[in-house]
Amino acid sequence: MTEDKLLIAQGLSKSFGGIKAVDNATINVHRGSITGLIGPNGAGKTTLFNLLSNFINPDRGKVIFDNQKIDHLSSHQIAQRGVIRTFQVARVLSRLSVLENMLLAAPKQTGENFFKVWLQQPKLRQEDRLNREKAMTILDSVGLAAKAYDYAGALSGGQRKLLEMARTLMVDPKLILLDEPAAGVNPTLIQQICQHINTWNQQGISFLIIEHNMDVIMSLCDRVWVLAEGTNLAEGTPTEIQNNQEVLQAYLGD
Ligand SMILES: Nc1ncnc2c1ncn2[C@@H]1O[C@H](COP(=O)(O)OP(=O)(O)OP(=O)(O)O)[C@@H](O)[C@H]1O
Repeated sequence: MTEDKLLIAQGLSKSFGGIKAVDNATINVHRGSITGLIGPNGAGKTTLFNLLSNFINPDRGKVIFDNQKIDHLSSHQIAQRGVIRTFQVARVLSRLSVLENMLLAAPKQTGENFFKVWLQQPKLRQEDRLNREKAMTILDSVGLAAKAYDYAGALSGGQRKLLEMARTLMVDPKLILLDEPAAGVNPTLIQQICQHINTWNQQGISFLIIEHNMDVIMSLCDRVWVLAEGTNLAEGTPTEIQNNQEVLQAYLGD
């Protein structure tokens, strides 16, 4: 693993009324790594994801991605730079097909401007064909090609998570933020999801993963960051974290 830092978040804070959800938190993700983010319920992990992807604005702190400051950018602009996230409860559009869900994420879509569309029909058809090919290749790689024309709402919870992950690949991400990829997923599918994450990682995509399933964290991650009550508690290899008494105490409570 290279020591090159792909993501650096420093001193991030966010309060909701009197609740300090994230309090001066710092996290780094090395390029090429699979980094874990763990902590007890309510530790601020999802809020930290929201801050990194600017789904909510931080009160304080800075985020640098690929050597450039991104904390002033919109979540859409951050996604364009290559940081894509998933959600704890997969956000797929149930009334659209699996393939349509994939195509919605495609980056190259010649605007909605009527005249532009009218003038550029051949280009548009070519764009559409390439996006469909790409979507089908990705669906095939995760075993969802046979369901491409089914409603996404007909998928199991685990398959929806897989679809949400597969969809991130439509934009050629550099860093994927996964919010609890194993939650509510059956053990067989968890294994498959882990294999896909490893494959995508070998293809050059870095990951930051929130997960309560410690087997997943232990088997996937190079490094693990621990949050408790919104702030940094520990950072180390999975084995170091597993043997850290402070971490154990934070999970068990005093
Ligand atoms: N929009 C919000 N408004 C008010 N409080 C919030 C909001 N979002 C999060 N919180 C609070 O901030 C704290 C951190 O929540 P967050 O969801 O980030 O924790 P978490 O570590 O992701 O928890 P879990 O593991 O249970 O998903 C909690 O006390 C939560 O209730």
